[in-house]
Amino acid sequence: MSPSALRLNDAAFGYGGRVVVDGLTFDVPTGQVMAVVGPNGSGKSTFVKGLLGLADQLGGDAAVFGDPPRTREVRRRIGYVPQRHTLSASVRATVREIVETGRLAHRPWYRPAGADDRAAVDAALAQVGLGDRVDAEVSDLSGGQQRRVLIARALAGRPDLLIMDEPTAGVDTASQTVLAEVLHRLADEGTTMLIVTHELVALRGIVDRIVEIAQGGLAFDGTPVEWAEQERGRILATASHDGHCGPGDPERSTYAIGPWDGITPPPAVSRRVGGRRA
Ligand SMILES: Nc1ncnc2c1ncn2[C@@H]1O[C@H](COP(=O)(O)OP(=O)(O)OP(=O)(O)O)[C@@H](O)[C@H]1O
Repeated sequence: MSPSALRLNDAAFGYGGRVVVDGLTFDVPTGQVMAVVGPNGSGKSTFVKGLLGLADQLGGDAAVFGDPPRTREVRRRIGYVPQRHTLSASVRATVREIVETGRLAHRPWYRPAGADDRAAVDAALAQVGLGDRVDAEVSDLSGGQQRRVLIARALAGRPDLLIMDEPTAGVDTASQTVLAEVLHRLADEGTTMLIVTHELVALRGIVDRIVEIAQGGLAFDGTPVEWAEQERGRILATASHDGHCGPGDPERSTYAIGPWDGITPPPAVSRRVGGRRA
């Protein structure tokens, strides 16, 4: 069995002593791709920021590769692509200069970038399909390309765990497709990923597992097939209430994973954790 990249036991995270999300208990094995979904403001970003030491751990246990968050070792092993982040038009920097900042945690501040740093940057840019834009000004790139630059910056640190907060949000459909291809490739290469998203459709075939955070707690933990089955149940419940929706109408799904065709639900109904529902 693969060792755990992430192990949480009744973990709580928040800010300034105020708990935003709690009761998080699950393991993420290395190589797994996990999507974190949930309504706006439910605490998804707070959870991932807690793993990075950017939000406070306010209870329970959390370990990233066996170490508590906030340690230098953990920061070195995680690559992070923050939410709604593109690069300002006023930033005068090349793609290489931005991606190279992903190497800063890997050498003393006084040492200039060396051959290993340059090789890591080149490899990261190749991974996101921007190998031919190394010397471009980032301000000349599209929003989707800038997002790929930020993923490359995270990859340049050769992370053992890649955390992305809504990587496909706010970019055009063509860029979403390219981003999905990039994430597909990373998944095929065995990269452990934790992806906060509202757009499961864009990640279809990439994620192995879906965790839902709602009302500040864990509401669902299961496979995409189990998720689809749960969504089918939600749709049917809605349909019987308002009478406007045909059974199985994916448009009524809060976080549609796509049309149900091709998804065979398992015999067992989906798991619900802790009895919480959005
Ligand atoms: N730096 C902060 N300091 C204090 N409270 C914060 C901070 N960041 C977020 N919050 C609060 O934590 C709660 C959860 O926010 P969070 O960003 O984790 O939700 P989310 O599920 O990621 O939402 P969205 O889907 O809109 O990104 C909100 O009430 C928010 O106001």
